Amino acid sequence: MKSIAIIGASGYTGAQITSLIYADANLTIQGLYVSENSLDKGKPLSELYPVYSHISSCLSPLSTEAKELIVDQADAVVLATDHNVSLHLAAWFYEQGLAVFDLSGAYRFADKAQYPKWYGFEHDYPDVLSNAVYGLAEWNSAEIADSKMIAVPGCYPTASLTALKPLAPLLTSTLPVINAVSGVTGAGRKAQLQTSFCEVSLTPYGVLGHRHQPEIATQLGQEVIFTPHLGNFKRGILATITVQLAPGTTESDIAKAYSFYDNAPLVTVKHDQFPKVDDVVNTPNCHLGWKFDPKTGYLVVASVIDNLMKGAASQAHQCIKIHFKY
Ligand SMILES: NC(=O)C1=CN([C@@H]2O[C@H](COP(=O)(O)OP(=O)(O)OC[C@H]3O[C@@H](n4cnc5c(N)ncnc54)[C@H](OP(=O)(O)O)[C@@H]3O)[C@@H](O)[C@H]2O)C=CC1
Ligand SMILES: CC(=O)N[C@@H](CCC(=O)OP(=O)(O)O)C(=O)O
Repeated sequence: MKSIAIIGASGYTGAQITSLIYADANLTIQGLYVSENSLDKGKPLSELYPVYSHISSCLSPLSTEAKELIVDQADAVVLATDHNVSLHLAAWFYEQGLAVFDLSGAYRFADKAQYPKWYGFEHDYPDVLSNAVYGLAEWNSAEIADSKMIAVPGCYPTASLTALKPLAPLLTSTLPVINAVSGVTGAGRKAQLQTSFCEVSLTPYGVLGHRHQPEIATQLGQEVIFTPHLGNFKRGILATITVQLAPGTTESDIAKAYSFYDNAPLVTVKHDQFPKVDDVVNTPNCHLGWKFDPKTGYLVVASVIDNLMKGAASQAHQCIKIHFKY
């Protein structure tokens, strides 16, 4: 039985992973934490999320004493916190010897020069960063098993990379074009004008400048054009990707590339049948559907995930299972 502390447990991804860890007989919850001055400290999680009425744990402030208790009692921490909060907490808990599963982007780039540009901070922990592995579960299980510093991928990168990585040997120099739509939970629980009910209307954002573009490009080994959109629904991501494949590529080459997922129970691949967001909402699954035009050499592949599940919490849970080998 492994004991897990969940920091940022009142947020959307934190509450989601709390429910997954609670239901996992191999894991126990050491504690649920929010910031020291949080308005929610002391409240039961179920007061914020009545859907979790079966979970009686309360939200504790992450004080210095609480951090020491976590080090004494827990085997791992899940950080469901903002990038600049995770940056410091991850390094501290890692240096105390705990396994760290960080849902933020603070440890996803190996190259420290990327952080000022995309995250607005200098990375102060190069030694910890050098041990971080990218937790794309279907692809990096050996690294996830070996390292105690796991950077769980972003939601859009998970949807995009799951679709594109099998195709990497078939790509040309023409950049893959990724158009993706996310539900509003992707922006987190905190109140913001642009995600309030009356303001949300399908629109692109972060055009040619979203931090997930270099995350996808780094992990794919090829530049991409990535355009995220905010949709007026709560959960889920649809990424529709258009990609040119090498001359001479056939449908059977593509089917062979996607057979990578034959032994991956959470990834379903269909030819000429396209998935819907609702097919995967509240599940840990990724569904892919593709169609190829041999005349032009272009493939369209659609990928759907639940941003809070495969895009964050359930992928972190996959990483925990891989790391603790059960
Ligand atoms: N939402 C999504 O779909 C995805 C999110 N992510 C990433 O996961 C992380 C969490 O996202 P999300 O759940 O949406 O965020 P939320 O804004 O919903 O939740 C953030 C949580 O962090 C807590 N928190 C804030 N400051 C601190 C602190 N100093 N110490 C401890 N706890 C703190 C907040 O509580 P309080 O402020 O009350 O202390 C809250 O519980 C982010 O890095 C995000 O980028 C990754 C993939 C998908
Ligand atoms: C709809 C929405 O706002 N989505 C978020 C992405 C959420 C995510 O994956 O988070 P990371 O920041 O951890 O990469 C955004 O575009 O910033």
